[in-house]
Amino acid sequence: MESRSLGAEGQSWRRLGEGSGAVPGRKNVKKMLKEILDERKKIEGRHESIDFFDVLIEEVKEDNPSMTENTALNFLFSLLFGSFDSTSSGITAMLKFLTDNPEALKADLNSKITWEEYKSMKFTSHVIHEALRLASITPMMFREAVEDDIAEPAGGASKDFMPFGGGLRLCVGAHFAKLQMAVFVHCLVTKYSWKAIRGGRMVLSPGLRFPEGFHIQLFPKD
Ligand code: HEM
Repeated sequence: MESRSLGAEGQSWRRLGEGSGAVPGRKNVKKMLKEILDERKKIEGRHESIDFFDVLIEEVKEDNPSMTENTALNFLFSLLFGSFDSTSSGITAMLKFLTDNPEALKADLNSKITWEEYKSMKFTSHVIHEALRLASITPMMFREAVEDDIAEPAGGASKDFMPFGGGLRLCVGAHFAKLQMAVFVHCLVTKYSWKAIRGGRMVLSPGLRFPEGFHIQLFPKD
């Protein structure tokens, strides 16, 4: 599916609070990322724990790099921005829906969580998908198809399921976010029961928000 941006890109970043002091603005976050990048560049040779900074530094140092350092910094910024609020909102929404529908917790879960186990957790996967579908974390997309297309949507999206968008610009963190949510809910459900204390009201303004938070009390299982 081909798509084009309707031009809202960047506006929400500015709304992050640049200059307001409430939330670190884009310039401050980029400055911080640049400082980390510069520190990392000073490290000689390869070190044991390699993360995304190291991958980008290696790329920028290539003879024919696919990106400039500034693009790499923008890339790091979008990963930070795209991954922070979205997954935590998704987890909170899932917790709220499970609290309201406790029959979904009767599924038979054992305490193992290996990669194989994760891939076989069909019910947990359905819970995550349904929570994301109902929660509408990013309720609008500033894209439209430039022409009709009858091909299957890429990356697991369909016309009935697009919390991660679809097509060429499908969320790059979709699988990672679902894995995080699965590990969280699996550990929670196998080790604890809980009751809601306060909050849980969900509003869209424009993305999903919990104005009073969602407070729960945990009870360890024997
Ligand atoms: C439940 C969690 C998440 C939801 C609901 C979500 C949703 C979305 C949506 C709707 C888009 C827009 C697609 C479009 O522009 O058409 C998007 C893009 C993006 N997301 Fe996520 N996301 C989540 C988690 C993450 C995580 C964990 C990461 C990073 C590790 C991430 C990184 C990104 C990036 C970099 C883009 C821009 C992709 C591009 O423009 O090519 N997201 N996401």
